[in-house]
Amino acid sequence: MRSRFGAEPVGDLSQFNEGLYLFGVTDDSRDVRFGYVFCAVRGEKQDGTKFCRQAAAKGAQAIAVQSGVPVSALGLNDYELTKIAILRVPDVRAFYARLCARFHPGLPDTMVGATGTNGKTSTVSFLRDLWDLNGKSAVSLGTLGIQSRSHARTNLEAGLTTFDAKTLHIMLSELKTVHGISNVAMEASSHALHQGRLAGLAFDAAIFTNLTLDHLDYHKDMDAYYVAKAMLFRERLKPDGTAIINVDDPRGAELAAELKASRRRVITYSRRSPASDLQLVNRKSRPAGQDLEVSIFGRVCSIALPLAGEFQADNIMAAMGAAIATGLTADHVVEQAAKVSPVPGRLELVATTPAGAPVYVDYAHTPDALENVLSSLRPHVPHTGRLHVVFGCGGDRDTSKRPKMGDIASRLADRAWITDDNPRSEEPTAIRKAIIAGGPACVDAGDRQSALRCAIEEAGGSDIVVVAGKGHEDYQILPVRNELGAPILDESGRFELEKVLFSDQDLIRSLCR
Ligand SMILES: CC(=O)N[C@H]1[C@@H](OP(=O)(O)OP(=O)(O)OC[C@H]2O[C@@H](n3ccc(=O)[nH]c3=O)[C@H](O)[C@@H]2O)O[C@H](CO)[C@@H](O)[C@@H]1O[C@H](C)C(=O)N[C@@H](C)C(=O)N[C@H](CCC(=O)O)C(=O)O
Ligand SMILES: Nc1ncnc2c1ncn2[C@@H]1O[C@H](COP(=O)(O)OP(=O)(O)OP(=O)(O)O)[C@@H](O)[C@H]1O
Ligand SMILES: N[C@H](CCC[C@H](N)C(=O)O)C(=O)O
Ligand SMILES: [Mg+2]
Repeated sequence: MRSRFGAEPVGDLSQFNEGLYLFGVTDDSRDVRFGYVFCAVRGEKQDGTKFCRQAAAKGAQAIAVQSGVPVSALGLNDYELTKIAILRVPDVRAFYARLCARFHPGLPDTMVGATGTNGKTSTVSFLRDLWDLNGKSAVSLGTLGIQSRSHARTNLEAGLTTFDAKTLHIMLSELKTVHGISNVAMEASSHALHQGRLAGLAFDAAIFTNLTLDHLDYHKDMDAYYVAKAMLFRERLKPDGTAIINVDDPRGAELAAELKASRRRVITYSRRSPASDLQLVNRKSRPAGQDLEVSIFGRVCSIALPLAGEFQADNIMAAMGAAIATGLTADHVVEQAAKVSPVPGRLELVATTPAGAPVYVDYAHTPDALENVLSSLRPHVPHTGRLHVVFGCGGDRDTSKRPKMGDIASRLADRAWITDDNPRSEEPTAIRKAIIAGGPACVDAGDRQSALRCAIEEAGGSDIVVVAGKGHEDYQILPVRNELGAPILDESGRFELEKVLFSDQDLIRSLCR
């Protein structure tokens, strides 16, 4: 027997105007309640269509499936098929996100998305501050959770850089209606774009920071990774929205050219190109930050940026471009750029060793970021001193970056201490070996406690220590073990993982006492 709705392909949300009363949406059968739409998503680990029976039992009124999935695959009996609407949609993840937007309405007035391999968190944080300092009620959303300027350290860390569609729309709706937030700057990860988590949103401005090696475990090659990032501009930017693009990056230049050719609004930024709208014309480091001269639409402005790291000059240009695109004047933006807050765990000075070496914590977890952070610190190391780096690579993530990061650390640091960084379900020693395979000068320093101790004890008074890759994270992601110490498997046969409290920053401070 065929479902009452099953034979008809469903275009979009119009189905719901025809007397079908629905009360909520979820993509997790365990969360279904009476009157819900269950969106059956085929994921990396599970196939949501297998859970339709459970969704039906819990009171689903409609089930959305990818078109092409036969009704027989849903495992519903004849009775269920007569009672439940089967909605067949071309892209069930995107459909889900749009439904989330519909069930949780009320978006902040100004929405900006930032994508790129590195710099998203820093850029959205700066943009939030520029808005806030100009009187807007603003938050940033991303790797650090939800943050306002006044509560930079206390807000929730959500676990994903870009929240799942339902969490996102509930938050945006509450931010607008309960908390009166008008401006949101959010990170748009390539995973989220590819998985349609953002399909319920249209951005007023979108930022492209860069595209370098990462996440090939998921995207497979750089072209596919780029296509995922480009979706923010091709599909999620309002027709009259503005793209803010780093044209020093070859993919950024390509994207800017494509958008300009289709008569979209584009603001470019660059360290090198005088043709760009914002150009860094001069930069001088000082102990507490850096002095920048930035040409903004042809007018050179001075900015005393209170933060270290050349890459933060790129990120502040991106944020200034987006602030201007969303209504602030160049003068206001320049004035407030000197007041942006430090970003937790991004080239953050945490302590000084008893011998006198500063210890920085940074979130560089890609080859390009590691290269940037080591090159940024090198000029600050006296010629008698050494640059130490402590880092590892995440387990169950892109393996191709491991030897590359080993090579960079070997070449650009004087001492590279290799340790564990969220091994997840992988063997920590194997990850460390893979890093060292690319950088023979790297030293296997064992677990984080040992590695931090080695670096801090060995660093002399003229040295600098940087602990890269974990930034603000105060945990390690490890397998859950049973009482015999054996890893526990989840229902799809993979290691169940948990976050275990481990704060580099606390350990560094205690070792530096
Ligand atoms: C690989 C990946 O990105 N996976 C994400 C994806 O999960 P998935 O769709 O593959 O889920 P799945 O576990 O296979 O389940 C499939 C479907 O069955 C459903 N299900 C499952 C069990 C059940 O009993 N009933 C049921 O209905 C699930 O709810 C789901 O809808 O969608 C989920 C909801 O949005 C995410 O939580 C999940 O993120 C995982 C945990 C993850 O680690 N993602 C990382 C890689 C990620 O997204 N990282 C980026 C940052 C990247 C950057 O650095 O730029 C991020 O945005 O955080
Ligand atoms: N514009 C940039 N170019 C290159 N490297 C950068 C840039 N901005 C930051 N970095 C490096 O990348 C690290 C992470 O920065 P940030 O957290 O802002 O990036 P992200 O894109 O949000 O990362 P994630 O993908 O984990 O969310 C920094 O600690 C720094 O080492
Ligand atoms: N958002 C990044 C964070 C990586 C941080 C690093 N500590 C790790 O766990 O690999 C990712 O999902 O790749
Ligand atoms: Mg981030």
